Amino acid sequence: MLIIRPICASDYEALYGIAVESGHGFTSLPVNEDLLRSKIARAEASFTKDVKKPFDEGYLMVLEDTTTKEVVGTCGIEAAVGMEDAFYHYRLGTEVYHSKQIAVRNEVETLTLCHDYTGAAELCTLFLKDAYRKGNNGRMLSRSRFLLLAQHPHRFGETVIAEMRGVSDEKGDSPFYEWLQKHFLGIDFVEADYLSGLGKKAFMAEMMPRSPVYVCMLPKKAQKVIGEVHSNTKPALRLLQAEGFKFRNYVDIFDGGPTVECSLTDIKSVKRSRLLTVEIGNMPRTDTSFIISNTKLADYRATAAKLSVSDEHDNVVLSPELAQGLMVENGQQIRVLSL
Ligand SMILES: CC(C)(COP(=O)(O)OP(=O)(O)OC[C@H]1O[C@@H](n2cnc3c(N)ncnc32)[C@H](O)[C@@H]1OP(=O)(O)O)[C@@H](O)C(=O)NCCC(=O)NCCSC(=O)CCC(=O)O
Ligand SMILES: NC(=[NH2+])NCCC[C@H](N)C(=O)O
Repeated sequence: MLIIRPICASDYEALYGIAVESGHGFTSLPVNEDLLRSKIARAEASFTKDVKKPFDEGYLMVLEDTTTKEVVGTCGIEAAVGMEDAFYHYRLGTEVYHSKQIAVRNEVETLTLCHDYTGAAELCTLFLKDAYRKGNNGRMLSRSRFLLLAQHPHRFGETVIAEMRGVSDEKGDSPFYEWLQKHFLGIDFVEADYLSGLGKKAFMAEMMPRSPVYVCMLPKKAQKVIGEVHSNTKPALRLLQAEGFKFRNYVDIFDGGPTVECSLTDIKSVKRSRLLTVEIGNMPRTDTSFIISNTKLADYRATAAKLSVSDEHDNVVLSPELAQGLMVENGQQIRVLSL
Protein backbone atom coordinates (compact mmCIF):
# COMPACT_ATOMS: atom_id res chain seq x y z
CA MET A 1 0.00 0.00 0.00
CA LEU A 2 1.15 3.57 -0.68
CA ILE A 3 0.40 5.76 2.33
CA ILE A 4 0.81 9.50 2.75
CA ARG A 5 1.64 10.53 6.31
CA PRO A 6 3.31 13.41 8.19
CA ILE A 7 7.11 13.30 7.96
CA CYS A 8 9.01 12.23 11.11
CA ALA A 9 12.62 12.37 12.34
CA SER A 10 13.45 8.86 11.10
CA ASP A 11 12.68 9.99 7.52
CA TYR A 12 15.76 12.23 7.47
CA GLU A 13 17.94 9.98 5.25
CA ALA A 14 15.10 9.55 2.77
CA LEU A 15 14.41 13.29 2.66
CA TYR A 16 18.10 13.98 2.08
CA GLY A 17 18.05 11.54 -0.84
CA ILE A 18 15.05 13.31 -2.35
CA ALA A 19 16.71 16.71 -1.88
CA VAL A 20 19.68 15.46 -3.92
CA GLU A 21 17.48 13.83 -6.55
CA SER A 22 15.15 16.82 -7.02
CA GLY A 23 18.08 18.99 -8.13
CA HIS A 24 18.75 22.73 -8.17
CA GLY A 25 15.84 25.11 -8.63
CA PHE A 26 13.69 22.92 -6.34
CA THR A 27 13.91 25.69 -3.80
CA SER A 28 12.22 24.09 -0.81
CA LEU A 29 14.64 21.15 -0.52
CA PRO A 30 18.20 22.49 -0.40
CA VAL A 31 20.85 19.84 0.20
CA ASN A 32 21.68 20.97 3.72
CA GLU A 33 21.52 18.70 6.75
CA ASP A 34 20.58 21.37 9.34
CA LEU A 35 17.87 22.83 7.15
CA LEU A 36 16.33 19.46 6.30
CA ARG A 37 16.36 18.37 9.95
CA SER A 38 14.76 21.63 11.02
CA LYS A 39 12.12 21.28 8.29
CA ILE A 40 11.21 17.86 9.72
CA ALA A 41 11.09 19.24 13.28
CA ARG A 42 8.94 22.16 12.12
CA ALA A 43 6.51 19.77 10.42
CA GLU A 44 6.32 17.58 13.54
CA ALA A 45 5.50 20.66 15.62
CA SER A 46 2.95 21.95 13.08
CA PHE A 47 0.97 18.71 12.91
CA THR A 48 0.50 18.77 16.69
CA LYS A 49 0.10 22.53 17.19
CA ASP A 50 -3.14 24.07 18.39
CA VAL A 51 -3.82 26.66 15.67
CA LYS A 52 -6.37 29.49 15.78
CA LYS A 53 -5.16 31.13 12.60
CA PRO A 54 -2.35 30.20 10.21
CA PHE A 55 1.12 31.52 10.91
CA ASP A 56 4.45 29.83 10.21
CA GLU A 57 3.37 26.17 10.21
CA GLY A 58 4.70 23.82 7.53
CA TYR A 59 2.95 20.51 6.83
CA LEU A 60 5.50 18.30 5.12
CA MET A 61 4.38 14.77 4.26
CA VAL A 62 5.94 11.68 2.76
CA LEU A 63 4.61 8.90 0.56
CA GLU A 64 5.61 5.52 1.99
CA ASP A 65 5.46 2.17 0.23
CA THR A 66 4.34 0.07 3.18
CA THR A 67 5.56 -3.19 1.63
CA THR A 68 9.18 -2.00 1.45
CA LYS A 69 8.92 0.77 4.10
CA GLU A 70 10.64 3.02 1.54
CA VAL A 71 9.81 6.74 1.30
CA VAL A 72 9.12 7.31 -2.38
CA GLY A 73 7.80 10.86 -2.50
CA THR A 74 7.03 14.09 -0.68
CA CYS A 75 4.38 16.78 -0.70
CA GLY A 76 3.82 19.80 1.49
CA ILE A 77 1.67 22.77 2.38
CA GLU A 78 2.94 25.95 4.02
CA ALA A 79 0.17 27.42 6.19
CA ALA A 80 0.87 31.08 5.36
CA VAL A 81 3.96 32.45 3.61
CA GLY A 82 5.91 35.58 4.48
CA MET A 83 4.82 35.79 8.11
CA GLU A 84 8.34 35.59 9.56
CA ASP A 85 10.33 36.81 6.56
CA ALA A 86 9.55 38.63 3.32
CA PHE A 87 8.08 36.57 0.50
CA TYR A 88 9.11 38.03 -2.85
CA HIS A 89 7.60 37.89 -6.31
CA TYR A 90 7.94 39.78 -9.54
CA ARG A 91 4.58 41.12 -10.72
CA LEU A 92 4.22 41.45 -14.48
CA GLY A 93 2.52 44.73 -15.24
CA THR A 94 1.86 46.95 -18.22
CA GLU A 95 2.77 50.60 -18.79
CA VAL A 96 1.26 52.48 -21.70
CA TYR A 97 3.20 55.29 -23.41
CA HIS A 98 0.98 57.32 -25.64
CA SER A 99 1.49 60.65 -27.33
CA LYS A 100 -1.06 62.37 -29.50
CA GLN A 101 1.55 64.97 -30.30
CA ILE A 102 3.89 62.52 -32.05
CA ALA A 103 1.22 59.84 -32.78
CA VAL A 104 2.99 57.02 -31.00
CA ARG A 105 1.51 54.41 -28.67
CA ASN A 106 3.53 51.69 -26.94
CA GLU A 107 2.59 49.14 -24.32
CA VAL A 108 5.54 47.83 -22.36
CA GLU A 109 5.70 45.08 -19.77
CA THR A 110 7.31 45.72 -16.42
CA LEU A 111 8.53 43.47 -13.62
CA THR A 112 7.95 44.96 -10.17
CA LEU A 113 9.21 43.41 -6.95
CA CYS A 114 6.35 42.82 -4.50
CA HIS A 115 5.15 40.90 -1.45
CA ASP A 116 1.58 40.51 -2.71
CA TYR A 117 1.17 36.87 -1.65
CA THR A 118 1.98 37.46 2.01
CA GLY A 119 -0.37 35.32 4.13
CA ALA A 120 -1.26 32.89 1.34
CA ALA A 121 -0.97 29.14 1.87
CA GLU A 122 1.54 27.46 -0.44
CA LEU A 123 1.53 24.02 -2.00
CA CYS A 124 5.13 22.90 -2.28
CA THR A 125 7.75 20.18 -2.29
CA LEU A 126 5.89 17.85 -4.64
CA PHE A 127 8.24 15.06 -5.64
CA LEU A 128 7.78 11.45 -6.66
CA LYS A 129 10.64 9.01 -7.32
CA ASP A 130 10.98 8.11 -10.97
CA ALA A 131 10.05 4.43 -10.56
CA TYR A 132 6.74 5.47 -8.96
CA ARG A 133 5.70 7.98 -11.65
CA LYS A 134 3.01 5.68 -13.00
CA GLY A 135 -0.71 5.02 -12.62
CA ASN A 136 -2.42 7.52 -10.37
CA ASN A 137 0.48 8.00 -7.95
CA GLY A 138 1.44 11.55 -8.96
CA ARG A 139 -2.17 12.67 -9.04
CA MET A 140 -2.85 11.09 -5.65
CA LEU A 141 0.21 12.73 -4.09
CA SER A 142 -0.66 16.20 -5.41
CA ARG A 143 -4.39 15.95 -4.74
CA SER A 144 -4.20 14.38 -1.30
CA ARG A 145 -3.35 17.85 0.00
CA PHE A 146 -6.80 19.10 -0.94
CA LEU A 147 -8.34 16.63 1.50
CA LEU A 148 -6.21 18.13 4.27
CA LEU A 149 -7.18 21.68 3.17
CA ALA A 150 -10.87 20.71 3.05
CA GLN A 151 -10.73 19.15 6.51
CA HIS A 152 -8.75 21.89 8.30
CA PRO A 153 -9.36 25.14 6.35
CA HIS A 154 -8.81 27.40 9.38
CA ARG A 155 -5.16 26.28 9.51
CA PHE A 156 -4.40 27.75 6.06
CA GLY A 157 -4.39 31.08 4.23
CA GLU A 158 -7.55 31.80 2.22
CA THR A 159 -5.61 32.07 -1.04
CA VAL A 160 -3.58 29.01 -2.00
CA ILE A 161 -0.57 29.42 -4.29
CA ALA A 162 2.08 27.20 -5.84
CA GLU A 163 5.42 28.45 -7.13
CA MET A 164 6.27 26.34 -10.12
CA ARG A 165 9.91 25.60 -10.88
CA GLY A 166 11.08 27.75 -13.78
CA VAL A 167 13.41 26.93 -16.66
CA SER A 168 17.03 25.98 -15.93
CA ASP A 169 19.40 23.41 -17.44
CA GLU A 170 21.20 20.41 -15.89
CA LYS A 171 24.21 22.57 -15.05
CA GLY A 172 22.02 24.93 -13.05
CA ASP A 173 22.02 27.81 -15.52
CA SER A 174 18.78 29.76 -15.73
CA PRO A 175 18.18 31.91 -18.82
CA PHE A 176 16.14 34.37 -16.76
CA TYR A 177 18.66 34.65 -13.95
CA GLU A 178 21.71 35.50 -16.13
CA TRP A 179 21.09 39.26 -16.31
CA LEU A 180 20.44 39.39 -12.57
CA GLN A 181 23.72 37.62 -11.89
CA LYS A 182 25.68 39.83 -14.27
CA HIS A 183 24.34 43.23 -13.29
CA PHE A 184 23.01 42.84 -9.76
CA LEU A 185 23.46 39.75 -7.59
CA GLY A 186 26.92 38.48 -8.53
CA ILE A 187 26.32 34.93 -7.20
CA ASP A 188 25.11 32.16 -9.53
CA PHE A 189 21.55 30.77 -9.79
CA VAL A 190 22.26 27.58 -7.84
CA GLU A 191 23.60 29.61 -4.91
CA ALA A 192 20.81 32.22 -5.02
CA ASP A 193 18.14 29.49 -5.09
CA TYR A 194 19.97 27.61 -2.30
CA LEU A 195 20.09 30.69 -0.03
CA SER A 196 16.44 31.36 -0.78
CA GLY A 197 15.58 27.79 0.23
CA LEU A 198 17.49 28.23 3.49
CA GLY A 199 15.39 31.33 4.21
CA LYS A 200 18.52 33.53 4.09
CA LYS A 201 16.86 36.27 2.12
CA ALA A 202 18.55 39.48 3.36
CA PHE A 203 20.62 39.65 0.15
CA MET A 204 17.43 39.96 -1.91
CA ALA A 205 16.41 43.20 -0.23
CA GLU A 206 19.98 44.50 -0.57
CA MET A 207 20.82 43.38 -4.11
CA MET A 208 17.68 43.06 -6.24
CA PRO A 209 17.11 45.97 -8.68
CA ARG A 210 15.41 48.81 -6.78
CA SER A 211 13.36 50.03 -9.73
CA PRO A 212 10.90 48.11 -11.87
CA VAL A 213 12.53 46.35 -14.82
CA TYR A 214 11.36 46.77 -18.42
CA VAL A 215 10.92 43.31 -19.94
CA CYS A 216 11.77 44.56 -23.45
CA MET A 217 15.23 45.58 -22.21
CA LEU A 218 16.10 42.10 -20.94
CA PRO A 219 18.02 39.59 -23.11
CA LYS A 220 15.67 37.78 -25.51
CA LYS A 221 16.34 34.38 -23.90
CA ALA A 222 15.33 35.78 -20.49
CA GLN A 223 12.12 37.24 -21.94
CA LYS A 224 11.25 33.87 -23.50
CA VAL A 225 11.12 31.94 -20.20
CA ILE A 226 9.08 34.39 -18.13
CA GLY A 227 6.08 32.39 -16.88
CA GLU A 228 7.51 29.10 -18.31
CA VAL A 229 8.00 25.95 -16.21
CA HIS A 230 10.86 23.45 -16.09
CA SER A 231 10.00 20.40 -18.22
CA ASN A 232 9.98 18.16 -15.09
CA THR A 233 7.34 20.43 -13.56
CA LYS A 234 4.80 20.32 -16.41
CA PRO A 235 2.82 17.44 -14.87
CA ALA A 236 2.66 19.27 -11.50
CA LEU A 237 1.31 22.39 -13.22
CA ARG A 238 -1.20 20.38 -15.25
CA LEU A 239 -2.58 18.84 -12.04
CA LEU A 240 -3.09 22.27 -10.43
CA GLN A 241 -4.66 23.79 -13.55
CA ALA A 242 -7.25 21.00 -13.48
CA GLU A 243 -8.12 22.12 -9.94
CA GLY A 244 -8.77 25.69 -11.08
CA PHE A 245 -5.39 27.24 -10.30
CA LYS A 246 -4.62 30.25 -12.52
CA PHE A 247 -1.56 32.28 -13.44
CA ARG A 248 -2.15 35.90 -12.42
CA ASN A 249 1.06 37.48 -13.67
CA TYR A 250 3.31 36.70 -10.72
CA VAL A 251 6.66 35.04 -11.41
CA ASP A 252 9.65 33.84 -9.43
CA ILE A 253 12.27 36.55 -8.97
CA PHE A 254 15.17 34.26 -9.95
CA ASP A 255 14.03 31.83 -12.64
CA GLY A 256 10.86 33.58 -13.89
CA GLY A 257 8.76 30.44 -13.15
CA PRO A 258 5.01 31.07 -12.83
CA THR A 259 3.10 31.19 -9.56
CA VAL A 260 -0.48 29.93 -9.80
CA GLU A 261 -3.27 30.67 -7.34
CA CYS A 262 -6.80 29.66 -6.34
CA SER A 263 -9.02 30.50 -3.37
CA LEU A 264 -9.04 27.58 -0.95
CA THR A 265 -12.81 27.25 -1.17
CA ASP A 266 -12.77 27.32 -5.01
CA ILE A 267 -10.33 24.41 -5.43
CA LYS A 268 -12.30 21.71 -7.28
CA SER A 269 -11.15 18.84 -5.07
CA VAL A 270 -11.86 20.83 -1.90
CA LYS A 271 -15.41 21.40 -3.13
CA ARG A 272 -15.91 17.81 -4.33
CA SER A 273 -14.52 15.88 -1.37
CA ARG A 274 -17.05 14.16 0.93
CA LEU A 275 -17.13 12.90 4.49
CA LEU A 276 -18.28 9.28 4.89
CA THR A 277 -18.63 6.97 7.87
CA VAL A 278 -16.49 3.84 7.99
CA GLU A 279 -17.89 0.33 8.17
CA ILE A 280 -15.19 -2.31 8.37
CA GLY A 281 -15.94 -5.44 6.34
CA ASN A 282 -15.63 -7.06 2.93
CA MET A 283 -15.22 -4.41 0.27
CA PRO A 284 -17.55 -4.84 -2.73
CA ARG A 285 -15.80 -5.10 -6.12
CA THR A 286 -15.78 -1.83 -8.06
CA ASP A 287 -13.68 0.06 -10.57
CA THR A 288 -13.95 3.54 -9.12
CA SER A 289 -10.77 4.86 -7.55
CA PHE A 290 -10.78 7.37 -4.72
CA ILE A 291 -8.23 9.26 -2.69
CA ILE A 292 -9.10 8.67 0.93
CA SER A 293 -7.89 10.36 4.09
CA ASN A 294 -8.77 10.18 7.74
CA THR A 295 -9.86 13.40 9.46
CA LYS A 296 -6.98 13.48 11.96
CA LEU A 297 -3.98 15.76 11.94
CA ALA A 298 -1.00 14.36 13.91
CA ASP A 299 -2.07 10.89 12.75
CA TYR A 300 -3.07 12.07 9.28
CA ARG A 301 -3.07 9.29 6.71
CA ALA A 302 -4.14 9.24 3.06
CA THR A 303 -4.09 6.64 0.30
CA ALA A 304 -5.92 5.61 -2.87
CA ALA A 305 -8.25 2.63 -3.28
CA LYS A 306 -11.25 1.41 -5.22
CA LEU A 307 -14.39 2.06 -3.19
CA SER A 308 -18.08 1.59 -3.62
CA VAL A 309 -19.55 4.99 -2.80
CA SER A 310 -23.15 5.95 -3.42
CA ASP A 311 -24.75 9.38 -3.56
CA GLU A 312 -27.58 8.18 -1.30
CA HIS A 313 -25.55 6.72 1.56
CA ASP A 314 -23.00 8.28 3.86
CA ASN A 315 -21.46 4.92 4.77
CA VAL A 316 -18.54 3.21 3.08
CA VAL A 317 -17.04 -0.25 3.57
CA LEU A 318 -13.27 -0.48 4.13
CA SER A 319 -11.31 -3.70 4.48
CA PRO A 320 -9.55 -4.20 7.84
CA GLU A 321 -6.15 -3.65 6.11
CA LEU A 322 -7.25 -0.40 4.51
CA ALA A 323 -8.81 0.82 7.76
CA GLN A 324 -5.60 -0.02 9.57
CA GLY A 325 -3.47 1.80 6.99
CA LEU A 326 -5.70 4.85 7.35
CA MET A 327 -5.76 4.53 11.16
CA VAL A 328 -9.56 4.55 11.32
CA GLU A 329 -12.05 2.41 13.21
CA ASN A 330 -15.67 1.42 12.69
CA GLY A 331 -17.93 4.46 12.89
CA GLN A 332 -15.16 7.05 12.35
CA GLN A 333 -15.20 9.43 9.43
CA ILE A 334 -13.03 9.51 6.33
CA ARG A 335 -12.86 12.07 3.56
CA VAL A 336 -13.01 10.78 -0.03
CA LEU A 337 -12.42 12.26 -3.44
CA SER A 338 -12.79 10.46 -6.76
CA LEU A 339 -9.46 10.17 -8.53
C1 LIG B 1 4.96 16.24 -10.07
C2 LIG B 1 4.99 14.73 -10.12
C3 LIG B 1 4.87 14.18 -8.69
C4 LIG B 1 3.75 14.23 -10.92
O1 LIG B 1 3.80 12.84 -11.07
P1 LIG B 1 3.72 12.18 -12.51
O2 LIG B 1 4.84 12.71 -13.35
O3 LIG B 1 3.62 10.70 -12.34
O4 LIG B 1 2.32 12.75 -13.05
P2 LIG B 1 1.36 12.20 -14.19
O5 LIG B 1 0.23 11.53 -13.51
O6 LIG B 1 2.13 11.43 -15.21
O7 LIG B 1 0.88 13.53 -14.89
C5 LIG B 1 0.01 14.42 -14.28
C6 LIG B 1 -0.73 15.17 -15.37
O8 LIG B 1 0.22 15.92 -16.15
C7 LIG B 1 0.11 15.57 -17.52
N1 LIG B 1 1.46 15.65 -18.13
C8 LIG B 1 2.46 14.76 -18.01
N2 LIG B 1 3.54 15.19 -18.69
C9 LIG B 1 3.22 16.38 -19.23
C10 LIG B 1 3.90 17.34 -20.05
N3 LIG B 1 5.15 17.15 -20.43
N4 LIG B 1 3.25 18.46 -20.41
C11 LIG B 1 1.96 18.68 -20.01
N5 LIG B 1 1.26 17.81 -19.24
C12 LIG B 1 1.87 16.69 -18.86
C13 LIG B 1 -0.45 14.16 -17.51
O9 LIG B 1 -1.12 13.88 -18.72
C14 LIG B 1 -1.44 14.27 -16.36
O10 LIG B 1 -2.57 15.00 -16.79
P3 LIG B 1 -4.07 14.48 -16.58
O11 LIG B 1 -4.26 14.46 -15.09
O12 LIG B 1 -4.91 15.49 -17.28
O13 LIG B 1 -4.12 13.11 -17.17
C15 LIG B 1 6.28 14.22 -10.79
O14 LIG B 1 6.26 14.60 -12.17
C16 LIG B 1 7.55 14.76 -10.19
O15 LIG B 1 8.01 14.28 -9.14
N6 LIG B 1 8.22 15.74 -10.86
C17 LIG B 1 9.57 16.25 -10.51
C18 LIG B 1 9.56 17.23 -9.38
C19 LIG B 1 8.89 18.55 -9.71
O16 LIG B 1 9.22 19.23 -10.67
N7 LIG B 1 7.90 18.87 -8.87
C20 LIG B 1 7.12 20.05 -8.96
C21 LIG B 1 7.86 21.25 -8.41
S1 LIG B 1 6.77 22.65 -8.20
C22 LIG B 1 6.04 22.40 -6.69
O17 LIG B 1 6.44 21.58 -5.91
C23 LIG B 1 4.84 23.24 -6.40
C24 LIG B 1 3.58 22.60 -6.93
C25 LIG B 1 2.91 21.61 -5.99
O18 LIG B 1 3.37 21.43 -4.85
O19 LIG B 1 1.86 21.03 -6.39
N1 LIG C 1 10.56 29.14 -9.21
C1 LIG C 1 10.97 28.25 -8.40
N2 LIG C 1 12.18 27.79 -8.50
N3 LIG C 1 10.13 27.84 -7.48
C2 LIG C 1 10.33 26.71 -6.64
C3 LIG C 1 9.85 25.50 -7.35
C4 LIG C 1 9.75 24.26 -6.57
C5 LIG C 1 8.63 24.06 -5.60
N4 LIG C 1 7.61 25.03 -5.57
C6 LIG C 1 9.22 23.88 -4.22
O1 LIG C 1 8.56 23.47 -3.35
O2 LIG C 1 10.37 24.08 -3.98
